[in-house]
Amino acid sequence: MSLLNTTKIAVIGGGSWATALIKILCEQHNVQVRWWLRNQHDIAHIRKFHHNPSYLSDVVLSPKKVRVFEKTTEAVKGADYIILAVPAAFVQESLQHLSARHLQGARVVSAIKGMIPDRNILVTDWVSQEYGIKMEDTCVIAGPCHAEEVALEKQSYLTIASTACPAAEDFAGLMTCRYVSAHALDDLYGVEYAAVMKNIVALACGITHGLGYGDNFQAVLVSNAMQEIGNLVTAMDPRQRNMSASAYLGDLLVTAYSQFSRNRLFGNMIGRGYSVKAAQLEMKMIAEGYYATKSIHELNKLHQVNLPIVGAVYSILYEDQHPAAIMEQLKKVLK
Ligand SMILES: NC(=O)C1=CN([C@@H]2O[C@H](COP(=O)(O)OP(=O)(O)OC[C@H]3O[C@@H](n4cnc5c(N)ncnc54)[C@H](O)[C@@H]3O)[C@@H](O)[C@H]2O)C=CC1
Ligand SMILES: O=C(CO)COP(=O)(O)O
Repeated sequence: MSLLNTTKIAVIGGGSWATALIKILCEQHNVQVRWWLRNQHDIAHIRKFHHNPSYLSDVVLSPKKVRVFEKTTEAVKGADYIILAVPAAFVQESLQHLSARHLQGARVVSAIKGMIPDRNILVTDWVSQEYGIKMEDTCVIAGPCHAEEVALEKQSYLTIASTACPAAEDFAGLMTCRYVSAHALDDLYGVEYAAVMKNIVALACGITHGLGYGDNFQAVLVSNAMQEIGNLVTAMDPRQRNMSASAYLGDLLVTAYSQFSRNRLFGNMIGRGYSVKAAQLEMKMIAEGYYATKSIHELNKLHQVNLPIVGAVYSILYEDQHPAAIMEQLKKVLK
């Protein structure tokens, strides 16, 4: 491998999405992945066996292309791109040892579909505020794409959204391989807010499924949700956009209907009577929608967009309201 033309990509996070993205990167020529994971046992296992023992453990992680690091400061050294792939709730903690100096010269790519809790801001805004990265040097990886299907090499599509990142097209090239097709889109905020919202909707779908509602109801819930997502996105960043593009509608559909969706699964447990704590303990993975519900609810105090589905999920998860009673109320406002 010629080091001269090699693209160095730091990946922060040891979960299923980080593992799937590294699998895609390993399909490229001239790419070197510098991977930071939190879990020391996983690091030792990957160095020895070239598989992540905790997530997508069948995926082979080429030792020629992937180096693992204990420290974020080491992992990001000389990186052209830094991919953030931890759940939003842990991103501040994961990057705590990095300063603006460490990130200088790199483009930051968020693969996170969530918001920074308590501050209720998007991850790209947080990166820009915290590390002084220009917005045009950030982008997000979006689109309907479950890590599990990437692992199975099932045909998938990704959208690389940015304000106008000159490197978005190049990065889309790095995310394209035999079974993944990626394209660039200049709608960073629309795509990022839509990705946050669709997780809340998937929770609602799971809750109603757990309560015994059927496909007829879910189709109406998802159609109404699409309007709710559109209204929120327009309030946050008004402009013309095609909301039926796969980064918006496609991602909502896959998360609302897929057997692999953690948000849907989490909601389903709530609908079946689990408490929030019990559902979190049962799931090894993170349902971003749980945190996003609170962030969007709080953010919306300022914007006052009509968000009945978010309101219903908030009442169930944060106000201890009974799921069946709340869905009875929601039923009356859906059309
Ligand atoms: N899994 C998927 O198919 C996709 C995930 N995403 C997004 O990628 C982001 C990362 O999610 P996944 O890799 O799926 O997560 P995951 O649920 O597979 O893994 C959990 C991750 O959270 C970390 N973690 C757990 N507890 C922690 C703590 N207390 N402190 C710090 N880190 C902790 C784990 O180390 C691991 O990296 C999320 O924003 C998700 O929405 C986006 C597209 C697809
Ligand atoms: O964003 C995703 C698919 O596009 C993943 O959704 P879940 O976190 O619900 O599994």
